[in-house]
Amino acid sequence: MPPPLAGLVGSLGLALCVAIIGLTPGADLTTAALAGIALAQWAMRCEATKTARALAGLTLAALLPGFLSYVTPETLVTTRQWLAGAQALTPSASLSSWRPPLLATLTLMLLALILLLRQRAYLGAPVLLIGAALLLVAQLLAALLPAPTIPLLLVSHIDGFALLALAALVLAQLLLARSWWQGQTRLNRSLLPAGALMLVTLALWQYQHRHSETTLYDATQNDGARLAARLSDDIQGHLEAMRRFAHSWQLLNTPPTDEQWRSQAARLHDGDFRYLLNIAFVRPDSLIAYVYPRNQLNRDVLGQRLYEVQTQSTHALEQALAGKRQTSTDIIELLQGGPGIIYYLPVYNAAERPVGAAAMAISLPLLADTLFDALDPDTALLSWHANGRILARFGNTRRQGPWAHHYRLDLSGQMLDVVQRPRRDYLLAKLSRLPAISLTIGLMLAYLLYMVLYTFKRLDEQNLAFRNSNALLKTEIEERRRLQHEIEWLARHDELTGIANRRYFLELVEAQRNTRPLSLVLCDIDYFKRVNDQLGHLVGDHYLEAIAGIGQAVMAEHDGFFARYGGEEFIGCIPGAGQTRARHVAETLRQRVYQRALRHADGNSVSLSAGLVTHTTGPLDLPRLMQAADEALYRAKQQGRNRIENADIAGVSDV
Ligand SMILES: Nc1nc2c(ncn2[C@@H]2O[C@H](COP(=O)(O)OP(=O)(O)OP(=O)(O)O)[C@@H](O)[C@H]2O)c(=O)[nH]1
Repeated sequence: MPPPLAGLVGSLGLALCVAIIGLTPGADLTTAALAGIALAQWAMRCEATKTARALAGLTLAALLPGFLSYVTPETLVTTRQWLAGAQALTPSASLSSWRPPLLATLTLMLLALILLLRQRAYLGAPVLLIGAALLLVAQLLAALLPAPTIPLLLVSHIDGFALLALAALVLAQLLLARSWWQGQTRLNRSLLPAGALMLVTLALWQYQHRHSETTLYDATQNDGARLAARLSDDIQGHLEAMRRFAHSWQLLNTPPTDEQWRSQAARLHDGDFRYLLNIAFVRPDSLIAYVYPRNQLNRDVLGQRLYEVQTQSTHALEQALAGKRQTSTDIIELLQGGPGIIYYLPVYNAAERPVGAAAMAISLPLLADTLFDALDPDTALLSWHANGRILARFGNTRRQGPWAHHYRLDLSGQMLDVVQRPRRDYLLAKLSRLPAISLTIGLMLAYLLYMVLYTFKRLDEQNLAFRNSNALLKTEIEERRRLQHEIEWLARHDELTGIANRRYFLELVEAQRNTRPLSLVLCDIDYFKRVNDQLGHLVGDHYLEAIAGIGQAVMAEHDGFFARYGGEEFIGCIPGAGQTRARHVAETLRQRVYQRALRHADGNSVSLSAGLVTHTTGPLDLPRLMQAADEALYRAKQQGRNRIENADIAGVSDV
């Protein structure tokens, strides 16, 4: 997509996002954070960088406490404390209303960070964006996939419009990023492993998240089941005691007196079984003869005939009074008020004749109170049901969790339904923070991995560029050295013939300043102008080269050196050679040139003339020697050319 079009789509996306946020009913922190990021992105697009960063920073700061509440261990900051903090701001706030779901919080925080980093690739903005995109996909999947088997306590995604708005923000950020990061090949290679790590982290989080919630679900369910079992055992134990109590009258062989009844029942009642409304002795005619404890409630029932006042219990009582077995009523309305169950146990004399029945009235609200006494009302809401009617209820009804555990309580034949609803805050306090912590650590590791790879690749590229420039520098140095060498060579040599020039020759002679004898041979090609005129300068150049080569070879044979003195003039130096040897050398040179068959236009061989000077004693006076050699050369020319003349000056000898 070309950049202007991408910009347009990005702007439209942002506008759409702001509009959607505006439509979201009930503004909360999620809505505020979405609006903050949308505005920050907008500001970034308008290149109002400072505003964008300020908005992103504010959003990040607003999301931070919520995020910390997900990852801080309960031992450091309790759920109650987080809740108290939230309620200090909004009294009606609950943890869920106060903080966005974890994945949404992380996505929004990553988007804010990207804007704070001003999209800079070397600060890790691309990997944060990939993280935000993956988190968004996870939320979309969670919203689209079928619901899990148990309702989750921590839903991982925000709902409806907010989720759409979040998707628009991530998309807009991706479009904005395209133009910033286009052409950065090293990005892809660093992003891939970091993205893969994030993917694994998200999958692991998903597993841990479900697992920890299921574990907590099972734990609360088991707690409830244990409670129900304990209660059933309690009732059972009590009935056992009652049986023994009823049996004890048989041993006495007489029906109990009021006093006896009271003292025995007190022992039974005042122990653990406070949920017994009373323990009564019912005569065969259903009259309540004694009752313990004799409090206000029970005093009113004393002397009443159950067959008359409590017809619901008649059937069970008749059976107990007539037969030999223990009976119990259904859940009935007790005479003292409230739902309850009455257990009847026959009392016999020694002849096994029924003399009455022991009645044990269990008040269900009292039983529930006894049980709930040991419980914290903030952990769960417990309710007892029978025949569709709520018999007792315990606990705080506010902020209930998503789970309801159902149990059947066996009250020795009477079944009671118990429903336990753990409270959300209690569950949140119990819920493991490990999934959120490992998700955060995974994302941070992916970020670090990206930074390491990216920095490594950057260094690698810089290193390569450095090596390239180094190689370039080396080539340049080589070239400069070669040029320097060439300049130096050109400063000392004749370019055409390749032999030493006058300057170098003088340097070489200077080096031989103390050598005696020292001979100089100044040569000039005869009629060279004709060569140029008649055969052309190219041929002239070629002849000069050839003669230079001959001169250098001859001089080298005699440990001397040869140079072009200027134009068609050459000069040789033979250190240690006296006049005779020098003349011999000069003759050799003249002959070789002549014999070389360098022809004039008329077919005659090109020749040279030379002036020879030999210095034997005294300090070296080079100008004087040169002058003498030149004069000798002049004479050679005068005397017919193709010949050698000796100089005739003082200090020159024929040694
Ligand atoms: N081709 C060519 N000619 C050169 C070069 N340097 C000098 N010359 C020529 O050498 C010639 C020298 O000529 P002259 O000094 O008149 O002497 P000449 O013709 O050699 O006659 P004599 O010296 O009297 O024998 C000139 O024509 C110069 O142009 C060169 O590098 N290449």
